[in-house]
Amino acid sequence: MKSGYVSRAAYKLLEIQEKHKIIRPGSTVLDLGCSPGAWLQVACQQLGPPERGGTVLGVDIQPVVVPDRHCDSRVRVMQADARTLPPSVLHEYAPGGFDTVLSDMLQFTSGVNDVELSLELAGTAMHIATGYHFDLYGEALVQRVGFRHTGFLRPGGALVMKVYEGAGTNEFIRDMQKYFTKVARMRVDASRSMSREFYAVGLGRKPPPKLS
Ligand SMILES: C[S@@+](CC[C@H](N)C(=O)[O-])C[C@H]1O[C@@H](n2cnc3c(N)ncnc32)[C@H](O)[C@@H]1O
Repeated sequence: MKSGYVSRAAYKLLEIQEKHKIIRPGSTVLDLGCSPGAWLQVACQQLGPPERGGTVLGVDIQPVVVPDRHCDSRVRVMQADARTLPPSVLHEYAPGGFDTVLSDMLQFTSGVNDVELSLELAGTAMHIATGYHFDLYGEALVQRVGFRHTGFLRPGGALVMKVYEGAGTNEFIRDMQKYFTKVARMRVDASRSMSREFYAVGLGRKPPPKLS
């Protein structure tokens, strides 16, 4: 693309960043569903100069390469299904947790189960970020990863997830309020106008509970 971004998805994250300042210079960022890499490019730009530190880990179920040579030293990518990503892998990459977790994950949209699929993937991102497990998918997630955890998002951190509007989305947003001091739904101009897609934004993660 003329802009240098690998896809127009970049403009969605730029809009969210402009409004909510979810990535700060020096942040540690997790980008779920990162291929082909436009959000990796935007996230990397927001880290500021290299001396500020900051890194981005991108995960995608499809093969993925770092899209921008300028970001080579600060962006790592991994091919994996986020739904079965072992917590130990995230712990190894970011032992102190992440400041920002992004999820633009989407499965093939047939139009039939879009809402359900988007909630499964957003639920996965919520689980990774906060340890959240909700009725429909939560127990399955706990079974897959083998144990409960309190999440990899640091207190005060931000979470952004793509969600399709439909049955269950209000409940999902309501659940987010238990974990974040501020929750917003954001439709971005860069989405197709007929799309039911929006981004659920959680700001200021509340301190995680102690695991018993
Ligand atoms: C809309 S694209 C993301 C675009 C990306 N944000 C960018 O800026 O280039 C959605 C991505 O989610 C990935 N995805 C879907 N299900 C996934 C899963 N279970 N685990 C990891 N990635 C997944 C797809 O492979 C696809 O690359």
